[in-house]
Amino acid sequence: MWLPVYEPATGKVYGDVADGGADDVAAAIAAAQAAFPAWSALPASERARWLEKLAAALEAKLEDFALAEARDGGKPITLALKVEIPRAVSNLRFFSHAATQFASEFHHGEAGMHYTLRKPLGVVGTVSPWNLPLYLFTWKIAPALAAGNTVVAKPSEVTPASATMLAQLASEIGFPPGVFNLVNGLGPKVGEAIVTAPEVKAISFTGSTAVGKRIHQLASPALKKVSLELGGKNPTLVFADSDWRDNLDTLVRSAFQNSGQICLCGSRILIERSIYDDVRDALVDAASRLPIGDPLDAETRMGPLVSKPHFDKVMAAIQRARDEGGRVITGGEALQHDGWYITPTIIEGLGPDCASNREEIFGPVVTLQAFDNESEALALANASDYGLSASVWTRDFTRAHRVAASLNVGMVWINSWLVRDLRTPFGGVGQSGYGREGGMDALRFYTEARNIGFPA
Ligand SMILES: NC(=O)C1=CN([C@@H]2O[C@H](COP(=O)(O)OP(=O)(O)OC[C@H]3O[C@@H](n4cnc5c(N)ncnc54)[C@H](O)[C@@H]3O)[C@@H](O)[C@H]2O)C=CC1
Ligand SMILES: O=C(O)/C=C/C=C(\O)C(=O)O
Repeated sequence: MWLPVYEPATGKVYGDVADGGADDVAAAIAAAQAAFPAWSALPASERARWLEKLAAALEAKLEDFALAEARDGGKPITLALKVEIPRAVSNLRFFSHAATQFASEFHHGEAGMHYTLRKPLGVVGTVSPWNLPLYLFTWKIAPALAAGNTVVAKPSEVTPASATMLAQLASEIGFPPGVFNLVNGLGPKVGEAIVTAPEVKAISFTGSTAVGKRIHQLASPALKKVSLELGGKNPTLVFADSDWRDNLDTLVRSAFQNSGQICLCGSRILIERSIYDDVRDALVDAASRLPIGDPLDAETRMGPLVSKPHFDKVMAAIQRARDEGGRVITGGEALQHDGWYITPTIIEGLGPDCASNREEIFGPVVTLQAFDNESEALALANASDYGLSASVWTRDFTRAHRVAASLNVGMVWINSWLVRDLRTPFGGVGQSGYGREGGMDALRFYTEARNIGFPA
């Protein structure tokens, strides 16, 4: 059976994808179990070699993958070419190197000598979303494989192309059979079958908070390891002493990159009152001039939303903001176009308690709020059940670090946004999930520690 795949720029079906089921998951798990002893027994340098080989093969086909990503998800081809596919290559390459740097810890003291082995878990499952398809897919499978696990991975049924192409590429370069398995299909069928299978020892998920909670519940009877990277309602704090004019482009990107469909986008912009009008006007001007249109045009900065249901959800959120008393000062409209386009939308006049400032919209929609001082800025920023990320804009570095330490989030950028060092812990708190991806945190997640002690 097959599921239709839509092209967001046209709103039309342009392909199909396997509508997998429990049998496919069972077959993938059996293959992964059979492959585990040999894969986990390989020297780390050999696993690293395979990941590097896959990275190089992907890099050689960068244009093909970028085109697939742009058509499947409606993202600007330039973003796919310059950021997302290169990052997928980096994910594979980074964890190829990391595999060889993952040393055992050793402790020597009054209590004797201890060393800690890090054993791969066995078969692990990954479930990833549609917003950054290959970027997040590889962000999960690379550390899992590097640590010696075999993987059953499910990409989003909304954007299955790039992950499916990667699985084909792995097969073409002779990746050991059964090590990296992909099952396409729907979340409640394929995703849940992976999460509940007793043979699957850990689950790494990125997506909505609702599905994250469901996975948490399904995995808990077996006490599986789970990492949940969920939604966000991230604040952008702009202080009066910041170089906001020079950084306008980054502020706009942090709001609207990938049509706001990145969990790290700053969807609540908090502005010190003395500069509020100036910043608002500059943001409105810049947002209204963002080139929006065909994702395959190299000049396009904003494409359509990913799907009709998501488009409807975002349009309903804009209407809700109006109903709550918000003023839409730019955007708020669907483009008269076949695809699912919404103009970059800025809303003001809403307080911290309304749904528009509480619930993730995950689209090209931001709200503006004014603050009078640092403590009010912090109170507004922390008025959220989510706690993923924030950005702080000020020239006063003492304040920047003080504010960063007081924000209830997993990640803060100072005078920047989405600047990534793959060694750093990535994840959030509260409704944004738990667990950390990236660097050694990811390798620790995909392994079990075994401590061995003896008298000195
Ligand atoms: N990274 C993020 O923060 C993301 C947040 N979202 C949020 O989620 C909302 C809904 O978007 P969706 O694509 O529908 O996200 P979703 O959370 O439903 O889907 C993410 C992945 O989970 C799978 N899935 C769905 N139900 C499942 C289940 N019961 N068990 C196991 N796997 C399951 C999906 O097939 C997909 O691969 C968006 O409007 C947005 O607010 C969506 C994608 C990414
Ligand atoms: O790892 C990154 O750089 C970004 C990750 C983004 C997400 O996880 C997301 O948007 O869901």
